[in-house]
Amino acid sequence: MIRLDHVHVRHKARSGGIWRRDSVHALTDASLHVERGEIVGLVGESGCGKSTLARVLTGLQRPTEGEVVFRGRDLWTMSAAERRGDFGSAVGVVFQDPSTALNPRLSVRQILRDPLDVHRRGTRQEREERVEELTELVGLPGHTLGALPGQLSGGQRQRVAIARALALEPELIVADEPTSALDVSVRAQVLNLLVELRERLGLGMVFISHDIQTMRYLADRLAVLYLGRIVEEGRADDVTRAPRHPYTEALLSATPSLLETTERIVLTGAVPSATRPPSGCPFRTRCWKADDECATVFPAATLARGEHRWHCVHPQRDDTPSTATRPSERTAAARSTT
Ligand SMILES: Nc1ncnc2c1ncn2[C@@H]1O[C@H](COP(=O)(O)OP(=O)(O)OP(=O)(O)O)[C@@H](O)[C@H]1O
Repeated sequence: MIRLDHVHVRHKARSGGIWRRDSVHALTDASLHVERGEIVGLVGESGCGKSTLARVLTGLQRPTEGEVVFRGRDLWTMSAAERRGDFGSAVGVVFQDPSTALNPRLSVRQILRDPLDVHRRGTRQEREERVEELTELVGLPGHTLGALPGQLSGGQRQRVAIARALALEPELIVADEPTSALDVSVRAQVLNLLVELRERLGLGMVFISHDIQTMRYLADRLAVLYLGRIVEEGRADDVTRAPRHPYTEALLSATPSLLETTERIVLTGAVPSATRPPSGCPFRTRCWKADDECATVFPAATLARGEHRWHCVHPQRDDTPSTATRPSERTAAARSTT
């Protein structure tokens, strides 16, 4: 349905100063596709380029290089009107914080009617009916239509944001950490709603999250990002049961799991600056397996079991179900832990 082909995004560094022409490598050579009816999870630490990838997928960010192919056409060769029209209505976005994403001065009814008005969908009567249909779809009680966002709970506000994203019957929803600003008690409800909508409406979805453990249950496929690079990608099951990239292994071991008892890998140091990413593999400065080879070139993809791919010269072996059990590696990992 939508495909990114070798997409790069470079920003001008915010603190570049007059003599500095540094650029931020927000996304490097990212290729990804999303099909109808599937959920793709994007995971990685803060600053790894997840939001940039989401902005590229939704047409909010033009790639510096590479293509965004939608229904067989490069998005950025379309006219601005086509991009806003056909593409704009085919892709819905749900942001992190519904309190800032919704206009506080508009009622829920006005918020939901706005995209229908802008895209001139149906008659006035049909738009009113669609607004009511949308509130039912996301489980909002009818009386909330007259309310302002500030009069609703956090969970209800996110339901409004989801209903707005669905207003134009999109094929793809991109949800950027849709539950991180919500109370723990309503997070599961909002996630369940999104999954249910995927099933009922056959939507493609891209979920962005820090939390690989949640994503393993929600997503069909996972892409793991590190410093602007997709370092591992594949079916969620393959990536989480048999991670091949050490970064994926570290992310998995950082959150508690009921299924596996893995030795915890605590990554030392911070993600390096995206202005000057390390040569070769960007993860090598924090990787317990790194050697000279890792500093020379970013490894080409290794492909296994159809869709599972990773970029690492010292991947986890396939016959180990979760984190490494080879004693030498555990010792090396232990040395790099705090
Ligand atoms: N407009 C911009 N100008 C300069 N640098 C930017 C801009 N937008 C993003 N960046 C930088 O690009 C890199 C990737 O940012 P991005 O927001 O995509 O990461 P992220 O994984 O979504 O992080 P978070 O989870 O904190 O939102 C970061 O180093 C960020 O500082």
